Order: sequence, then C-alpha cells, then structure tokens
Amino acid sequence: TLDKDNPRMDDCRQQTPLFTFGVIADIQYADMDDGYNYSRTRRRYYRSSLQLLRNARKSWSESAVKPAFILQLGDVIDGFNKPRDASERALDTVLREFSSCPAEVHHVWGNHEFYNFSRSALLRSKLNSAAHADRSPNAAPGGSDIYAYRFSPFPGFTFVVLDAYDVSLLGREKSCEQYINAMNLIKLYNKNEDLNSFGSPTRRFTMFNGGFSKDQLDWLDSVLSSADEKQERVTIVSHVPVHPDCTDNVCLAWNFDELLAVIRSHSSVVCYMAGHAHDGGYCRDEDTGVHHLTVDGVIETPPDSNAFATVSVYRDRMVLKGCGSIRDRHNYKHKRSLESKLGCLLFTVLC
Ligand SMILES: Nc1ncnc2c1ncn2[C@@H]1O[C@H](COP(=O)(O)OP(=O)(O)O)[C@@H](O)[C@H]1O
Repeated sequence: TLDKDNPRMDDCRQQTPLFTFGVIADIQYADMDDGYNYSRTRRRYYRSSLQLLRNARKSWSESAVKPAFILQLGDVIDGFNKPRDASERALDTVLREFSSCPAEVHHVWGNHEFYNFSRSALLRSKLNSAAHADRSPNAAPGGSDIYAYRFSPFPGFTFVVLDAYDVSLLGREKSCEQYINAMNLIKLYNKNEDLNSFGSPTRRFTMFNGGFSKDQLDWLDSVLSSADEKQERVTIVSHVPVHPDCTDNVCLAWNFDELLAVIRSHSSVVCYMAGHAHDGGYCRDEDTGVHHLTVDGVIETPPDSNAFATVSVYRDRMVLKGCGSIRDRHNYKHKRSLESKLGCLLFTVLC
C-alpha cells in the first residue's frame, strides 16, 4: 500500500498541518454542450465543469481543517463564451460558486481570461484578487498593469502569483507598445500565418502562451531575495508551466528559461504550480530540487470524476492530496540545500 511504501505518510497523518489550501485549474466553464480540444483528441465538458467546481467547493467546506485559501490557476471560463455574448454571465456563475468557498480565492489569469476580457477589464474585475496581497511595500510590482503579487498566509511561507501573459498578444490594444513588442518577439520564432499554429523547435511561441517581462522578473527577484534572507519557503503560482519536464513543450511560457534562472538563483523557492496543460504533469528540477506541478484541468475531466487538490503544509513538507483525475505522486523529497534549515519537503499526491 502507499503507507507501506511511504512511512512518512503516517507521520504527517498524525500531525496537524500548519495550514491547508485548495487548488483547482482550467475550469473553462461555458453553458454549452461538450466539445473537443483543437486536435480533437480530448473531450471537453464545458457545462459539467461547474459541477466539478461545486464538488471541490463542497469538499473544502466539509473538511475538518478549513483551507486558508484557494488557488484558482486560470482559464476559469472558456473563450467560447465571448462570441455567445455570455462572458459576464459565465463569470458570475463560477464566481458565485467560489464565493461560497470557505476561504479567500486567489485567481490566476490564463489565456481564456483574455479571450473574454481585456487586461484593463480584468484589472477592474473580481478576477483581480490582488486585494489579498500582503500589506507591505513591494507586495506587487508598482506602477504597471502587471497582475502579480505576493501573500503570506502563515509566518515563514510566501506565495507569489505571477502574470504569464504580461508579454503576450492577448488582452492588450494592438496599438500599444507591449503588443507591438510581443508581436515582434513571436514573429522571430513563429513563421505561420495563424499564430496559434506552432512550428518547431520553438513550439511554445504561439498566441495561447505568453511570458514574463523584465519588470516582472526583477520584481520576483527582489521578492525572492527578501524571502531568502528570512529563510521563508516560497511557492510560485501562474497559469503557464515553466519547466520542460512537467509539461508538453507546446504549453511552456515563452521565456520559461529566464524564469527558471531567477528561481535557480534563490534558495527560498520550493514549488511552482501551473495549469494550462490539461493532462497535468510533475517534475523535480534536478539542480534545485524545486517541485514543478502542472495541475490537471477540470475541463477535460469527465463528469463522474473530479480534478482538484488540497495541500497540507507542515514545517518541513507539503502533502498534496488529489481528488479524481489528479494522479498519484508520492515521496518526492526536497533535495536542495534548504534541507538543513527547512528539513525536506515531501510532495505527496494521493488519489
Ligand atoms: N495547432 C493549432 N493550430 C492552430 N490553432 C490552434 C492550435 N492549437 C490550438 N489552436 C487554437 O488556439 C486557441 C487555444 O487553443 P486551446 O487548445 O483551445 O487552448 P486551451 O488548451 O488553453 O483551451 C484556440 O482558439 C484553438 O483553436
């Protein structure tokens, strides 16, 4: 059994976590019949994704230890809402469900947010959860429209929400400088007329991906420097994965390598969580021991299953209990030099 394989599981079941949090990705709700992904290999359950969100919300509400917060990893409603003039209605429907969650919700923005709304509309919307940021200087990159912030749910633990479409063709006016710069960048690597099509070897340069600006990377660098100093543990969350071993490379952030370089230059990061690639993925970076988790998407999970997770955080490890399609992963030890000061991080997923 899992417990025999993994004696530390017994340890953590007997301990009370410092706090727990919920995770859910790619709900892509739309009030429409089932369809398929672009390559017609995977069914998409647009309407019943709402029921799967409800199942997650009920599980979090009924749990003995209430989650301290919920991470919604982006693509909360599907782009098909836009041509149906249903964006606001669909968003209200999913947000009503989130509002009865027993904890504050941190929303990450994905490509489907931008298919429905402009960046400026998103900044004004309820999908902007930056009000939950720390009340401290530098809790968000100042003076820009980058949607990124950090929050600390418990002393010694910091979470950073990153904006993976800060450099992208999505959500910005075609006349603005950022759009023009993003267009120049994508055209260096993507020679297709349809920029959602991809070529090789740089398949990630498509319109449905994006990247992180220098301003955002500099801000992250300063957040991580301060976390290093305080010996905090940092989990970074965004929509788009950044490690080639935890996802199909067509789903990687445009400048995933620059983000990995920032992570690698700091000792405080223990985990990076993303959505976007609906069949999920996991790896531990060989050099740093940082855990890279891509959370399975609700939208491609059949109505009789589930796709959410609850993470229990202990002083020395995090244990992720997945429900439904989120597959078993257990006994991943955290191997970086943090071990001496933080112990090891055990990343466990049970079904
Ligand atoms: N290989 C491709 N060639 C052309 N367009 C594509 C390709 N893959 C996806 N698209 C288009 O890109 C957009 C995003 O793709 P989709 O698979 O729906 O993304 P997501 O997984 O985020 O829902 C859609 O409009 C889709 O039709």
